[in-house]
Amino acid sequence: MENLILKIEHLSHRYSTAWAIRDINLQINQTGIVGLLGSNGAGKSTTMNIMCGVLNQTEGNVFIDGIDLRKQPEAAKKLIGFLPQTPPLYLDLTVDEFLTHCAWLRLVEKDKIKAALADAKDRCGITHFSNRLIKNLSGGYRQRVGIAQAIIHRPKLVVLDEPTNGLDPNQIVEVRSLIREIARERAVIFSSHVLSEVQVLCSSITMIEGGNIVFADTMDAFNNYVEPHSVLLNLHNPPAADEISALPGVTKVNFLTERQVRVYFNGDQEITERLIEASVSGGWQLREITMDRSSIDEIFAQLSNKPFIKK
Ligand SMILES: Nc1ncnc2c1ncn2[C@@H]1O[C@H](COP(=O)(O)OP(=O)(O)OP(=O)(O)O)[C@@H](O)[C@H]1O
Repeated sequence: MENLILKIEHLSHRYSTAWAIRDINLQINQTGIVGLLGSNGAGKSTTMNIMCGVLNQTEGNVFIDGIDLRKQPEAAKKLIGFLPQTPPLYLDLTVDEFLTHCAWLRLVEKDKIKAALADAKDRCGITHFSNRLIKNLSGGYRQRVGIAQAIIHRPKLVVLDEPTNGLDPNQIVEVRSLIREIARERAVIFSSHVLSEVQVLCSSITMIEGGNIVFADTMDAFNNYVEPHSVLLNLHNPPAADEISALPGVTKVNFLTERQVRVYFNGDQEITERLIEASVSGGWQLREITMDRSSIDEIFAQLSNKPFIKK
């Protein structure tokens, strides 16, 4: 039995001649946070705009809770809340005026608008700014208003396009916890070009590159997939490179400075224990040991050559 809030089949889109996205297939469960990760121009916004009914696809199908978005757009869109990359805020309206307008647009019944506003503002922590003009809010609070308009009609699926872009570190932490909160009872998809952002928030991850999905699986599977293959050691009394190379599993040893050495290994998960033991018995005086994480560019390059999509 399928329990999907979103199903995308063979989705392709071209703005002019070149394809922006090509044959995207995606399935999303009713709850949880899914990260859509991709570098600039990868196709994230195009995919999100189509799944929210803002852009008509060239080819393929989108189903929201089993409803075909193209055939029954009104019914399908009732189930979606969307925060586009540039939040559609009217700066000269107060928060209440703007959210009331959004509730009307979202076909919230007249006698339920007041409660819908109160609930969305409460969830987004903006009740105390109800009567403030949006242009007088900070970037972080504007983003919260953007998220409030996306949940005003209590949708089952909330789509957030780069919601933390342009925010300062404190605001990012606040918006992240807001996303976690709204994902408790619904599905949230959010896009980012920052890997750590997706890693810290999401239960599953879809990576898109050059208009194609190159990875789609759980966050745990992703973390296993990008398992580090080198460690950085800081040794007060380093041995000769040969002594480290002789350890089982070590494939290469590279001294960066007199005391800092990068050790490459062949996927052996016990390498840290082995290095620590060798350091103790050989008197290397280990000061620090850090696993190297692959950069997002390396992961993209790796995945683009060898797509990993869970069937
Ligand atoms: N309105 C448009 N007309 C023509 N080409 C477009 C249009 N919008 C996007 N594109 C192109 O489609 C491709 C995918 O763009 P898209 O905005 O979906 O990527 P993205 O992953 O969201 O990137 P970013 O993070 O920079 O927004 C890019 O090559 C982009 O230049």
